[in-house]
Amino acid sequence: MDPATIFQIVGTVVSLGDAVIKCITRLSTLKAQFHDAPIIVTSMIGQLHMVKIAQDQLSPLISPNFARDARYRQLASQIGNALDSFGPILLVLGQQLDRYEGIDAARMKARSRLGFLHGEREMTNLSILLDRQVNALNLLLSAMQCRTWTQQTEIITQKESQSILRLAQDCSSSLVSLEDVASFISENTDAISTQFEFDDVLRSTLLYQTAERSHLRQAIRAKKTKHLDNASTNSSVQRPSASGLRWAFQAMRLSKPIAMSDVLKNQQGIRVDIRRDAIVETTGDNVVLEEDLFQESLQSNSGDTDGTGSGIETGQPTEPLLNGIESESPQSPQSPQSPRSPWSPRPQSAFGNLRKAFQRRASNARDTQSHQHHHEVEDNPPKVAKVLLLGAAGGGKSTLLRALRLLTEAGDAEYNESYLRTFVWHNALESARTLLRAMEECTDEPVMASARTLLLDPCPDCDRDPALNPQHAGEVASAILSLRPGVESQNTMRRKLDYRFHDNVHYHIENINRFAEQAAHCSAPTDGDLLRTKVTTTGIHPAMLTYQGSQFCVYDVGGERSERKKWIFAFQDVSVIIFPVDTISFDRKLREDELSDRMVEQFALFESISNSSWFERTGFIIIFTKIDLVEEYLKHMDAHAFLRTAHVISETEPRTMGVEEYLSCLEAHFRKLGSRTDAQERFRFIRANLVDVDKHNPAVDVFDALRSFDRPEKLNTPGEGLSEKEPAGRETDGISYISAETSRLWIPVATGQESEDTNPLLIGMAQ
Ligand SMILES: Nc1nc2c(ncn2[C@@H]2O[C@H](COP(=O)(O)OP(=O)(O)OP(=O)(O)O)[C@@H](O)[C@H]2O)c(=O)[nH]1
Ligand SMILES: [Mg+2]
Repeated sequence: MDPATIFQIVGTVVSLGDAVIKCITRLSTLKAQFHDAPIIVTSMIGQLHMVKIAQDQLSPLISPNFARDARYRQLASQIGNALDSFGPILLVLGQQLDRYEGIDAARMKARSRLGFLHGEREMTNLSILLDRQVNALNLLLSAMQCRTWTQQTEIITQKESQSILRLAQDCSSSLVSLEDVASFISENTDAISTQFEFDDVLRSTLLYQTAERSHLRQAIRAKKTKHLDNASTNSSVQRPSASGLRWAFQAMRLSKPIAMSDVLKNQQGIRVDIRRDAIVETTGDNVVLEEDLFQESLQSNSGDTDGTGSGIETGQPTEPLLNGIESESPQSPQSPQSPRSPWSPRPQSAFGNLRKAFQRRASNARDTQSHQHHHEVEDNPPKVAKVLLLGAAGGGKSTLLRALRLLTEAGDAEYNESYLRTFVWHNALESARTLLRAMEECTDEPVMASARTLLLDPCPDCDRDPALNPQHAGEVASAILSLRPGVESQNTMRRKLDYRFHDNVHYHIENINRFAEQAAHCSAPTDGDLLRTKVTTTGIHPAMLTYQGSQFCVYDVGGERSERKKWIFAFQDVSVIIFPVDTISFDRKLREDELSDRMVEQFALFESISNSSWFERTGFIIIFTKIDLVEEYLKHMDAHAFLRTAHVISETEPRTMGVEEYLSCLEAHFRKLGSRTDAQERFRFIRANLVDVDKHNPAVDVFDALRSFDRPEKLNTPGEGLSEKEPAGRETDGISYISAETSRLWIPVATGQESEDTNPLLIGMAQ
């Protein structure tokens, strides 16, 4: 987790201060004007007051020092981007209030005045959305006030808290996913984002529907422009497409779209986090960025009458701005009931000024960037393959990326030793805590009182780098070792609660003494320790890797259901998808849904992705992970019963199921799931133990498989590509291609060609 994320969350909330006060004042006026205003207006005033109080409490925390505190980093990873849609909701509320301002309540008849606000369904919807954000904010405040990390974790992991965060997060990711115009182009992709926990309340709001309409119009326009662009320049430069929402959001979040150039910068110590789309530099320069923008915003507040965003609308046909959209859009809602579209600009508002400040900056940055990029592309055409790591949570995406980094020596430069040690120590402690609770719940084994006290009672030393108090770390290690349950109890617990255990709980317990010694000697954890450490990913994280002269831009994403709506950001021009499959996941439940089987979820996800029209020309590497744990797992779990119930094998299949038979069945099933397209030829299967990289780093197999897809020079040649075969062992451009079992396929790195748009929905909209 990026150390500055908590700073950004707090920053986002505090930066909305002006807007909150304005909304409170305007709602109060509305309430006075319509004496019989419905309760919803009063409750919104209450909610906004709550936000104001939260802002006052959070303001002192806007300091980079806080961002460095491990406690806040952890909190940030748990709160995620729950509060992302706060800004957009306030923006729309402000615009909704604009609508009421022109109405003279005194002239209305008493009856119609009474009915007027009651009939405003949108206010109710906004209030529901606001309520979710306020609840998440409250949670954030309570967690921040905890004295220890353990207390904080307890608050956040409670069922009720998780549901509060999920609702807020869902609201954010659903709205923010509309930023990408392309997300409506494929019905299959839509399935990826909607079939998992899509929020119906949110979808029914005017806020969402208006965004959706504006989004579609932009999709058509962007496609047309792109087509013209391609015809005139025949260039493979990929421009970011845009929608009204996208720019509104970006302006409000003081952010910028992710681009390949950002990834390159990322290699030099700058991290790009798509959740907030902000550049965060470890040097703290991000503070300067936000402050600068704020200053600009304040200046424009006091004197800028330009109102045009300094020429942003001109010369950027593929990136229409909020202002441009409204003027171009004949279908914007202009009925008497809605004199202005919710997306029209409010030049006098704090948002308007922030937007202008951002747009000026973005415009300059874009001009320079596109200039540079143009030259780069002309002189040195990019040969970077875009690789996406997709899959359900816990499959091993981030572990694989770590292994790839180890092989390419990209390393872990962003974290220091102390952070890595804390990271491993906490994972080990969490493993032990789960074990201890499970022993109390399911077995007769006595749990030592001292272990209970040391592990479960709130303790500041457990929350920090163990090297700060090595003696305490030693005591905790002894307590954990005393917990080792007998074989019988292990089996009982495994059957009852397996999904709750860390995959590497045994490793953590066996090595806990060594971790304590590392603390005593202030030494860094080993690669093996780090590979066995679990950190749930949120957002999309790019990494540029070079292996034997080939360059790959690999995107790691969060695999939990609520994270998947963000994936769409990375779907364009993908060369290869790597899909890690957790092989020991059947009969274990999802963390986000205790009723769903993890393996079945992986089947559904793979079927949806491999048959999506986004990936018709994409290669797939399916990696069966945790091979080191399969044998032991199959001893306790009935693979045959699971495969039969999941219709992977028939009733007649023999009951004995060794590792080889099990993995072969899985492979056959994954091939079948992708059979709707001719993707078969583009499939590679790898079996991997991702954590024992000293013996053999599976990253070698992955890079070999990746390069078996690679041939950048076929980029713009229509009609060629996937079916093209090349004799084994041939050298092209100095790169020797490995021979693969299946036929060799060539995947374009960035397509300059696009087939005619045949999506009936888009054609309908265009007319
Ligand atoms: N023993 C063993 N553990 C593995 C292997 N692959 C992954 N793990 C462990 O599985 C856990 C989850 O792996 P991650 O890489 O975090 O999973 P992810 O797909 O990134 O999950 P999200 O970020 O939640 O989407 C980590 O604790 C890893 O150490 C493997 O091959 N062997
Ligand atoms: Mg991950």
